Amino acid sequence: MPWIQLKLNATSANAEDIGELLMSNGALSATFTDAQDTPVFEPLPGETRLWGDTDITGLYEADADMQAIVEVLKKSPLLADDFAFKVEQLEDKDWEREWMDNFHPMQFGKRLWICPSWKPVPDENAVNVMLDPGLAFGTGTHPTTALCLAWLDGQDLQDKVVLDFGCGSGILAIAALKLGAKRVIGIDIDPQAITASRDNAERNNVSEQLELYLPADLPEGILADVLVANILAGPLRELSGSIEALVKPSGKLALSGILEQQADELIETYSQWFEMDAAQVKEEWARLSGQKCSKSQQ
Ligand SMILES: C[S@@+](CC[C@H](N)C(=O)[O-])C[C@H]1O[C@@H](n2cnc3c(N)ncnc32)[C@H](O)[C@@H]1O
Repeated sequence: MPWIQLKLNATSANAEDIGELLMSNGALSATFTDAQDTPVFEPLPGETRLWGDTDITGLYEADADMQAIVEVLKKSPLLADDFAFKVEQLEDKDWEREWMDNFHPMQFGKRLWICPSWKPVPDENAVNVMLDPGLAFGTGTHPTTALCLAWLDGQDLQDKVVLDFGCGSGILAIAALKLGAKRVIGIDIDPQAITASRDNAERNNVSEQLELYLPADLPEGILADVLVANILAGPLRELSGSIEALVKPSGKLALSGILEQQADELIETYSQWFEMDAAQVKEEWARLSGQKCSKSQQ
């Protein structure tokens, strides 16, 4: 079925109210997009943080009377009589299928492949992670995930305990298990990430070795041989003391979600406890890695 979309521009102050105005006047959905290019990094679960300059797109059924709808919108105090808008016919497509068709198997490092769970694997003998990200972050297409996957592929994880701090879809946790880890602990602040990680672990037959926790439920006394955290520079800085304490002496660490220009400051922070390597960069994102000093206190 084809659709009609109405596009208009707003500010962060009135975007949500205008979205509600569209919804109460026939729109089936209201979508907010950045009119400039100002990334909003990682809002908290349930939080809608908008850009200063926001485009709003209302989606309507094909037979909606757009002229009448625009006349009603003009009467709202939220919009000027001559507000700028664009009405477009939206091509009919199977949108879910389109996304699925564009997600292909991808190789990381030498052994590891991330494969959409609905497509055949290219190499049966490779280390294959079958993935359906659901509503959580982590398909392997983002540079930060790709940098962490390539790092994990280069580690000897045989029989190791791995901690995935900010597990999202579970992509890193499951890759670690498939690369030989005996136990992986995944932590995330978002309950949807816990669900997606559990579903993906079952899909890969590794759910018995994967423990998943919201941060408040993490048992005491966990010490990992390897910790990987793909969150953001802010939380990596604020949580550095907690992250450090979860790694065994001589244990390994990889951090991402860091913009290239934030790398030096984080290297300095983590150098208190770890021998840090040079940052590896992909597009604008950096991955840091290091090994904990053997004399660090537990
Ligand atoms: C960028 S995603 C990474 C997902 C996956 N590990 C990957 O590499 O693709 C970051 C994840 O960390 C979670 N997160 C953010 N801050 C966190 C915190 N303070 N503690 C635990 N998880 C956090 C988010 O909910 C999100 O699922």
